[in-house]
Amino acid sequence: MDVDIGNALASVASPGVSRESLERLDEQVADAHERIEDGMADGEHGYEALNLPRRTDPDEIRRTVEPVADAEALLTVGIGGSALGAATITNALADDSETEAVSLDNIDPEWVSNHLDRLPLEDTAINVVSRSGTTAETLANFLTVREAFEDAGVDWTERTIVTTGESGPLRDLSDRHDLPSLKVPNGVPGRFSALSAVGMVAAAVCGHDLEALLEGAAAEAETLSGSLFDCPAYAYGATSYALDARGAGMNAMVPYAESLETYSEWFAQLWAESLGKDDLGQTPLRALGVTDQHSQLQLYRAGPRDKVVTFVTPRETDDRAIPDTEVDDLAYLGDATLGELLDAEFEATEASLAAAGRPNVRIELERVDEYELGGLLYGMEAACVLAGELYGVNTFEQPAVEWAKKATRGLLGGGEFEEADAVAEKTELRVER
Ligand SMILES: O=P(O)(O)OC[C@H]1O[C@H](O)[C@H](O)[C@@H](O)[C@@H]1O
Repeated sequence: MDVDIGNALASVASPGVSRESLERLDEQVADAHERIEDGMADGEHGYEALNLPRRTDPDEIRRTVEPVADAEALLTVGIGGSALGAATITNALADDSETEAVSLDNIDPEWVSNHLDRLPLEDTAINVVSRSGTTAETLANFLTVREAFEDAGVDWTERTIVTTGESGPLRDLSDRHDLPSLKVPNGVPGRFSALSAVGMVAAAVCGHDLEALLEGAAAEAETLSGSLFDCPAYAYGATSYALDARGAGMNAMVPYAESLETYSEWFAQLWAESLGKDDLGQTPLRALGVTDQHSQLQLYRAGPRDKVVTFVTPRETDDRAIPDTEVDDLAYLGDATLGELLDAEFEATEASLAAAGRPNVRIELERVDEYELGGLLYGMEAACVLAGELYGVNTFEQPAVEWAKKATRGLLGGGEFEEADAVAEKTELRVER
């Protein structure tokens, strides 16, 4: 990926960061990079994720999914970091696959039932993913899916691939039924695991090029260096951090490609869960170009000066001509293609924010394919790790989320958790009809 931070400079935007401030910040980037390199070399928790392009074995993943390769549908059962990487990859590349990929990451009963009633279960693969193997939503959905397969007379054990940690309830279940399984690599938190089996099993079932995903990521890894001016990922992480310190406490991720809509969800988890600690962190917002030009852009351009907008734009896309019309005022459209209109709208929106002095950053990809996607996922992970070093937070933990997980289990009688007591202590001020 290439990153253009010109519209985040103080000469353009407020809040903005001056070139001099970036040069001073670059000294901290150099220190942070040393820390990151050491962490990677030692395989430390979290930093190990940045080694995945060299560690993930595509052959092992392909071999494991062999029984369900090219299924008509794929049901990924997981949540958070155990679902969003797979969904980002399969949704971005959906046009190149015959397999319909569905991510069962919510437990809304109507929604779950609709999918199970609709999908051809006899030709559906189940990809169940949980690092801990204990996440209530994932296990509840898996049990539900299993039963639906049994009710339809389909042997779920023939159609299930498990990806989980070395031990835990899901590992036990997998062993008991002798299911094909893969391991979530040690030291890799869920939201940093898209380039391991966690995200790649889905890619493999859908027939995507695993090597290209990893090569794209490896090429991005090659750019990691001691200066933000030489490394797109660090340029992004450092600029976001600097803008946040100057008041841009929100970061709106706006891809100009429908296929990247889920990528914004993945980014939101990465940024929020990694950096939202110790009263620090930048709030990720999700939007989509051009759709949200006609809803959120008003706020981004004229609301509080508390945001940076991040555009993601592929340079090349498939295109489609806009047909001529008999109406003179619309003749200009007939001379263009949908792709040209999309590009023009992107450039106009970017310029409109800059003209209003609103900071924005452009991330360019060649196109949306495996190689570029691998680079984007890796690049944003590295950006996040760098930002975590600059904030001085523990990027790789998520105690606030764990708190609610424990409270839920306590409420359901899944163990003694004092967190559950807080539910009964809720303050009420009801206004009833
Ligand atoms: O992979 P699992 O252990 O099932 O966890 C799934 C998700 O659970 C929690 O919400 C964590 O905060 C996420 O970081 C994690 O990705």
